[in-house]
Amino acid sequence: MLRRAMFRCGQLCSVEFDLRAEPLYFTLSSSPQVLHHAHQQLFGDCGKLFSLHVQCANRIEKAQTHAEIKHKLSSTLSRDCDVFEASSFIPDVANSVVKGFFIRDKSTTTLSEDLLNTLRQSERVCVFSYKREGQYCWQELWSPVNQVEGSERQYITPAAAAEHHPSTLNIRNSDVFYSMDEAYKVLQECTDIIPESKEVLKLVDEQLETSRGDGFPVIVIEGLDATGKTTLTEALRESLNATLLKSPPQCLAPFRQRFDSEPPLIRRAFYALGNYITAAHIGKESLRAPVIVDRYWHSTAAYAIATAVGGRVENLPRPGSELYQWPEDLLQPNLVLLLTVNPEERLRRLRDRGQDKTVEEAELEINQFFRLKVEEAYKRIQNPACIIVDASPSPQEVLQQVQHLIRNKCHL
Ligand SMILES: Nc1ncnc2c1ncn2[C@@H]1O[C@H](COP(=O)(O)OP(=O)(O)O)[C@@H](O)[C@H]1O
Ligand SMILES: Nc1ccn([C@@H]2O[C@H](COP(=O)(O)OP(=O)(O)O)[C@@H](O)[C@H]2O)c(=O)n1
Repeated sequence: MLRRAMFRCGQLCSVEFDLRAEPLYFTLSSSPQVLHHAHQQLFGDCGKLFSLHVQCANRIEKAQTHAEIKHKLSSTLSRDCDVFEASSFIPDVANSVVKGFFIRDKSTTTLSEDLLNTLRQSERVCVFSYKREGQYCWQELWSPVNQVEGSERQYITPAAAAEHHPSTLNIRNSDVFYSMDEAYKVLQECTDIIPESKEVLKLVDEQLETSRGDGFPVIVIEGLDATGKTTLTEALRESLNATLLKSPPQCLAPFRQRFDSEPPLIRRAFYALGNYITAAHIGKESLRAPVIVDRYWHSTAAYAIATAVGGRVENLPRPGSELYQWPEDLLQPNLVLLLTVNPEERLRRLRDRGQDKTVEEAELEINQFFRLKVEEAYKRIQNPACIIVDASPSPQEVLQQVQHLIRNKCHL
C-alpha cells in the first residue's frame, strides 16, 4: 500500500530538516532530475541515508507503530545518526499524509542497518535507501543484502514549498475531534488493546444528553500551566457562589496516565470525550448556579494543533481555518478567558508550586516554538473566541479584573 502511496502522481515529500526552517520539499520521478543546492545538504553524499515509512491499514496500528518506531530510533541509534520526521502527501488533500522518518547514519557501524532490517521484517514498515551519481540522486527499496528485485529508481526531484504545512492536513479527527462520534469511534477501535477504553466509553454513555437550557452563565478559564487557573477558578467559585468543574472531569482521573502514554490519535480522542462528559455536567449544573470550568475545548484543540504542526508558529493553520471552529455538538460556554503571563513569571510560579511538570509542560519549557504555537492556537479558536487576560498582577487584582469582565459580559 505504501509504495503506491509514495509514488502516487502529485505526491510531495517533506523532511523536517531544521525546526527553525521550512521543511525540505521534493517529489519523485522516474527520469533523472538535477538536485538543487538545498537538497545537497540532505542528499549530498547519500552514504548511509534511509527513509522509513509506516504502512498499516488500521489507523490505530499505524499510530502505535509510528510512536514505537520513533521511540526505538531515539533510544537505539547512536548520536552519529540524525533522525528527521518525514511525510509524503498530496498538497491540500486532507488525510493524505503518510508519515515516516529520514535517517542519516554517519557512524562506522551497521547499527542503523541492523535496526532497519529488524523493523522491515515487521511488514509494517517500508525502508528506502538513496544513491547518488553526479547531479542525480534516487531512492530505491532497501534490503541489507542486496537491492530488492525490480526495485525501480525514483529520482529526487526538487519541488516548491507546499502552501500549507503537511502536518495541517491530518489534524481533522486525528489530532482534533469535531464531533463526539469521531472521538468515540477511536476509543471503540482501541478496546481490545486498551481495556480502559471500555470504561471510558461507559462513562460517556452514562452521561445525560447535554441540555443547555437558559441556565446560569458558563465561564471557562484557559491558559498554559501555572498561569493561575486553579487559583482564579477557586476564588471565582466562592465569589460567584458558582459550581467549579474541570476538563478532563474527575471521573477520568484514573485513566489519564494511561492515555497520556498513547499516540496523539488516541490521547486526543480521550481528552475530547472528557470535554463531552464535562459538557453534560455543565448542562446540569448551570440550571442551578453559574458554572466555572478549568480548561475545556480550547486547551484540547490548542495543545493538539501545536503538537501536530512541526516547526515554527508560521506553520500553524491560517487564522479563520475551519480547524479552529468549535464542534457543533459541544456545549458552548458564555465566556472564555485566556490567562497569559510572561514566560519568566510563569516559570517562577511553576517552580514555586513545586509540582512535577506534565511531559507537555517540560516540552513547553524546552521548546519555545511549542509554547508560542499553543498560545497562538488558543487565540485563533473561534465561536467562542477567548478574551485575553493579563494574569501577571496579584491574585486579588486578577480576580477583580475578571469579576469586572464577567459583570460586563454575563451580567453576573
Ligand atoms: N496572580 C498570581 N500571582 C502570583 N502567583 C500566582 C498567581 N496566581 C497563581 N499563583 C501561584 O502560581 C502557581 C500556579 O498557580 P495555579 O493556580 O496552580 O496555576 P494553573 O492552575 O494555571 O496551573 C501557584 O503556586 C499559585 O499559588
Ligand atoms: N480540556 C483539556 C485539558 C487538558 N488537556 C491536556 O492535558 C494537559 C495538562 O492538563 P492539566 O489540567 O493537567 O494541566 P494544568 O491544568 O494542571 O495546567 C494539557 O497540556 C493538554 O494537553 C487537554 O487536552 N484538554
